[in-house]
Amino acid sequence: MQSATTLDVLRNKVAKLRTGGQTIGLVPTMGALHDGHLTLIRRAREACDHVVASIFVNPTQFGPGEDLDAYPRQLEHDAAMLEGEGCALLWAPAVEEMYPGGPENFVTSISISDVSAGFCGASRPGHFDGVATVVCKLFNQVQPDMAFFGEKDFQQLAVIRAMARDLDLSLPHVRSIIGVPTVREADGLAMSSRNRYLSEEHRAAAATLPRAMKEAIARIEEGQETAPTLAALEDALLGAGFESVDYADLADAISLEPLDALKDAPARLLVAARIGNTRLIDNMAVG
Ligand SMILES: Nc1ncnc2c1ncn2[C@@H]1O[C@H](COP(=O)(O)OP(=O)(O)OP(=O)(O)O)[C@@H](O)[C@H]1O
Ligand SMILES: CC(C)(CO)[C@@H](O)C(=O)[O-]
Ligand code: BAL
Repeated sequence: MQSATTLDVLRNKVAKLRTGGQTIGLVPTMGALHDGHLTLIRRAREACDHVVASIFVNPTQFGPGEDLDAYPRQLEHDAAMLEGEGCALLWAPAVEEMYPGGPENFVTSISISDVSAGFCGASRPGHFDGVATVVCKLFNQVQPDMAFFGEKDFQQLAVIRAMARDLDLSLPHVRSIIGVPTVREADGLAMSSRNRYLSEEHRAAAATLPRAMKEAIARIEEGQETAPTLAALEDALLGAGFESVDYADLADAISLEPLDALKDAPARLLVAARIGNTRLIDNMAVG
């Protein structure tokens, strides 16, 4: 596997991979890789001639007091995992390469309304501006034919699709942004780099999240009222040792408009909740 830490080297290596019209799939990550990430790499390999993975812990998507400094960094280990999956090129810029002069002196930011307003956008103000801006930069830097994102970060996927559509980003078509279903641990917990923050006790309790979500979905699908069902879901999480629930809501799966009941369109249950110092998110299809 090749690697690049500067934009000049990246562009040069990407141009060589493209020789003869070969296609490139981009998998953006923040590293601390797990099987969820590797599933994105495998999916990209199936769809494209070459895979470029990025590892960049993007400071601008972390709010004050969030875990930017604590976020796990294990570049060598990650590189070996990517190589094992047949990734062609690792793009791992330093903060200074991505934001020359420092992120605080950066004057351009992409802000997406509506789809980024609720859920994680409400509990992490500014988060999706940081995500959209860095993903737009990654798209411009790599100019991939397709890009792969996990449904685990369902709102992020919707935000990136809206940005690519509205700004005519260089990807051939909005359908070039591929959402990959959430990869889960044996007990149902969605894989996440942040799961490693969990103590043994909190890790065991965390499995309540997907279990309680499935129970709530079954009730909503049976026709029980949404509001009390979601209130019971919150109670189940708090009873299992979660400290707080940022949101537990039903939404239209495309627009992410909140729903108070199931309609004909596809719907999604989205939850974010805190256990110990860790904020976990999950989402599942409803109906
Ligand atoms: N369990 C998973 N299944 C499928 N895709 C995933 C999973 N976890 C992460 N991804 C996807 O991998 C990409 C990179 O995510 P990231 O590096 O932030 O990992 P993460 O595990 O989501 O970390 P965090 O704990 O910060 O949320 C994103 O598109 C994300 O949606
Ligand atoms: C898409 C992303 C790599 C942008 O920093 C990040 O938000 C993530 O890892 O999901
Ligand atoms: N996986 C989403 C990136 C973040 O939480 O900052």
